[in-house]
Amino acid sequence: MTVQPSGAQQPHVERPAGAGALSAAASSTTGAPTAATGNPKALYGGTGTRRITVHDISAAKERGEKWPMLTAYDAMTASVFDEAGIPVMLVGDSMGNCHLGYETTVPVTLDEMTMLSAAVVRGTSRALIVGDLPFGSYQEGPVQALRSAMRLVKDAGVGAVKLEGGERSHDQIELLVRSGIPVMAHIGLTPQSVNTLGYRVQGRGEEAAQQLLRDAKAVQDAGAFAVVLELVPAELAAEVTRVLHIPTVGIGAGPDTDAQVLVYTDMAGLTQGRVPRFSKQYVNLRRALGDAAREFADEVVGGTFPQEEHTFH
Ligand SMILES: Nc1nc(=O)c2c([nH]1)NC[C@@H]1CN(c3ccc(C(=O)N[C@@H](CCC(=O)O)C(=O)O)cc3)CN21
Ligand SMILES: CC(C)C(=O)C(=O)O
Repeated sequence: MTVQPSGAQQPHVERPAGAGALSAAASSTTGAPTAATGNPKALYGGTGTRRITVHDISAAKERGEKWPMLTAYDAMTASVFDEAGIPVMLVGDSMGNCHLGYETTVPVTLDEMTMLSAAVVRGTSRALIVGDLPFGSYQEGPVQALRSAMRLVKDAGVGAVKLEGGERSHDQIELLVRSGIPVMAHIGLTPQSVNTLGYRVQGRGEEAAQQLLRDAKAVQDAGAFAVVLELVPAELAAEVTRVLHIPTVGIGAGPDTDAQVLVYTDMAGLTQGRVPRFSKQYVNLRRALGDAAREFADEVVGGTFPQEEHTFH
C-alpha cells in the first residue's frame, strides 16, 4: 500500500484568524490568550494557530485541567472534531471493528493504520494526532516497535503513537521516547489481548490493583507522556491519577482521570450492535443518516429528485 507522505505533524493548514468554530471556541472562552501565552484553560478549544504538543498535555495536568479525546479514522470526521476544539485525536485500532468491518482490533495492519492516520493528519490543523500501533507491530521487541512507529511518524505525520501494555512494554516505550517519538501507553483492558483477557474489568482485587499500579509506574518511568486506563474500577483509576505525574486518559475508568476518551462511533450513535456500558451516546447519527438515505431513495423512486435547481440545460 502506498501512502502519500504528508510531512511532519506541523500546522500545515493556516486558517485566517477568527475563521471557523475552533478559533471562535478558543477566543470566546478566553478573550484572546492561548496556551502559548499562558491561558489557564487553553487545551480544550485549541491553541489558536498551531498544533497541540505533548508539552501542552503535560502543562494541562499541572494546571489541573481536564481534556477530551476522541477517536477518528478519516479526514472529514477529524476536521469536524478539529473545528469543535477536540485537542487530541486517536487514530485507534478500534478502526478494526468501528471502521473497517472486522470483529475486533486484532486483524488491523500497520498499512491500514498508516493510511488512515495520514488521512486524519490531513484533515486537521490543531489537534495532536496519536496513531495506534496495531497488534503484531511491536510485540517482537523495541526494534520492531521503533520501525513500526517510524512509519506512523514519517509516512502518516502523527505527533505521537500509542501502544498497549505496562511492564511488558517498558523497553519498547523507552526506545521510542529516546528516539524522539512521544508515546501514549495503554493499560487495564488491552483489547489486542482479547483472546487471553476477554473484555472484562481489570484491576479488581488487591493483587490485580497492585499490578495495575506497577504497570502505570513502569510506563511513566519508561517515558510515556500519558497513559490510557481502560475498564478499571474508578477508585483505582483515581489512585493511579494521583500517584502519576503524567496524565491519565480514562475509558470506563470513572470520573477522576485527567482526560476522557471515547470511540467516536459510540458517542455519535453510529456503532452497529452492542456498545460498551461506559460509553455515552451524544447524537444518533445512525438514525439521521438512515433517514436521509431513505428520503433520497423515496425521492428518486417517486421522481421528485432532482428538481430544477439541481439541473443544467
Ligand atoms: N465500539 C467500540 N467501543 C470501544 O470502546 C472499543 C471498541 N469498539 N473496540 C476496541 C476496544 C474494546 N473495548 C471494549 C469492548 C467491550 C467491552 C465490554 O463489553 N465491556 C462490558 C463490561 C464487562 C465487565 O463488566 O467486566 C460492558 O458491559 O461494557 C468493553 C470495552 C473498548 N474499545
Ligand atoms: C478505546 C481507545 C482507547 C483505543 O484504544 C482505540 O480506540 O483503539
